[in-house]
Amino acid sequence: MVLLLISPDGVEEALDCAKAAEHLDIVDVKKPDEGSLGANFPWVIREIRDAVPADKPVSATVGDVPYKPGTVAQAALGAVVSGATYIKVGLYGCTTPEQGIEVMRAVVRAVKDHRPDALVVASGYADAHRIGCVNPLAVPDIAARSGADAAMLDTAIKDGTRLFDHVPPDVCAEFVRLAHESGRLAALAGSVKQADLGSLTRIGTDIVGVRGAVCEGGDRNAGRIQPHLVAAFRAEMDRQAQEHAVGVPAVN
Ligand SMILES: O=C[C@H](O)COP(=O)(O)O
Repeated sequence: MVLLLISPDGVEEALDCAKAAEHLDIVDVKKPDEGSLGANFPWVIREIRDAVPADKPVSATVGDVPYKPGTVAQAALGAVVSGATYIKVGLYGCTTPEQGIEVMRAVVRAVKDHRPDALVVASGYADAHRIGCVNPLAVPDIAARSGADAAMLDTAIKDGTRLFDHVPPDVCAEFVRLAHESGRLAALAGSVKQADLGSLTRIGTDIVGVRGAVCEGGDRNAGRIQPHLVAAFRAEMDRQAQEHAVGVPAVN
């Protein structure tokens, strides 16, 4: 089963997510105006943890981080202390796999010393070529060698371009294969739309992350998350999963 991660931008939107809680799996706290994986305040993570049903894990982004392992480790600890149990780190400032591994090792230690059952997610960017950070296909190995639990891709620049514009489905499939080969989860995001769900299901990703697709007007900035759009997105995920299970391609 593919897990659905939804990213509200604050407490109010998290409450809208809570209304659609039966349709989603993970509530992901971020601050979109601070970047693609912008970090929100500790008190916001805490309030959101209190607002969503206890059986729904809360994830928090630590930011589009620089190559500063100490700084990032301390921020990651802040996220887990505040109640998040998925800690997502965007390796924005890491230009080599070695830098990514160093940052993620520090994060894994900081997080797991405090809460061993928390999951650490190493996130790269599908449009890495636009920002000069580490290659998307290096991320599964960074996750494996640092002891992180999952490898993720998102887009850094939210200008309407999407995951598959930068990393086509066959390369995403290789990303997932590499993550699974080392026993990690794979998560994919980046202006994903319902029409992408067939490919994402076939690729075998474990987690799909969305914001724009479940916001009013498909607008991740001006629109707000709508519970009925979360429900519709989930229905399409389920439909694709069913079709995939019986081997009949769903008509998009
Ligand atoms: O982690 C998921 C992201 O928030 C994706 O946001 P987006 O669908 O608007 O690109």
